[in-house]
Amino acid sequence: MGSMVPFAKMNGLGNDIVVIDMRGRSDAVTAEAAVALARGDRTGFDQIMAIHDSKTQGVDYRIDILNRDGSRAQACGNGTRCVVQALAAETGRKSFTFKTLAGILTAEEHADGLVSVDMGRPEFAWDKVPLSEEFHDTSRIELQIGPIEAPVLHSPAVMSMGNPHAIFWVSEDVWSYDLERFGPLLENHPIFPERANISIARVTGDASLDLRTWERGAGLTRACGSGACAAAVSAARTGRTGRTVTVTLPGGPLRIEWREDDHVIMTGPAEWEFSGRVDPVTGEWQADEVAA
Ligand SMILES: N[C@@H](CCC[C@H](N)C(=O)O)C(=O)O
Repeated sequence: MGSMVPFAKMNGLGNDIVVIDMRGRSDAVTAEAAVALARGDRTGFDQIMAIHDSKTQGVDYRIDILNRDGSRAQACGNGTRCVVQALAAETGRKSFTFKTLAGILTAEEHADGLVSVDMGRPEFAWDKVPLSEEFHDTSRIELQIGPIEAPVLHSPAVMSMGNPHAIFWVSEDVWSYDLERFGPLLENHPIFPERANISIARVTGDASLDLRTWERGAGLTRACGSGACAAAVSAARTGRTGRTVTVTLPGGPLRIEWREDDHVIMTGPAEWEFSGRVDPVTGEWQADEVAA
């Protein structure tokens, strides 16, 4: 076993997150370690959030995000809330800035324990999503699944929330779609050269949505924070709702506000489960002993 670093198994609305402390090290969590850790019965996760020292002036930490298949992601809303809660417990501080592949994010823990993350600005341009061919209007692109004359899902909104998202708006219960079957086909559709997170969304009120997501590199999850942001932005952009909504995911609700300055603010909970130490090269791990 190589050198071990601390980790915390956490979740954000049931989105399974492993926060790994890589501060003081110059290497990175390997894809092999991620895949090995994902197989563990207690450490099975959707995303790893590896906290690194920041080399950027004015930024507290850099976060490296890995999916359970070992691929890297630019953004993870639920995981960022977990990182904030872990750092707030350690340092006593309430607000933080992070560098991610999606840019610099700010986040804060509130007195009630909920955490808000400024997820940045959505990008609608086809080459920023990215798509493999030009679409002038990304609020509804030509893409469908199922028979041509009676598609099961069609015309998704697409955007980047730092990471690529496709939102299929439906009028029936979001649970009536076999997302486990359609998710992998759509995630890997040639229109998405970097693959995509695939969501099914339904408007349930003036300021409320239901959402299920098949995540790129992770599969079906109980919550996708950046997916909730993308759905809220798409709903407001197309006049389905106003700019502040509650998005109900299988794991529970998130509050999303698309502010007038174009930034998307996500607010929700994070929960610690257990801690341990992990080898970031091999993924071998052990839980901390808990005093009786
Ligand atoms: N769980 C997420 C999104 C994680 C990243 C995604 N699977 C990707 O590869 O883009 C969230 O809460 O935002």
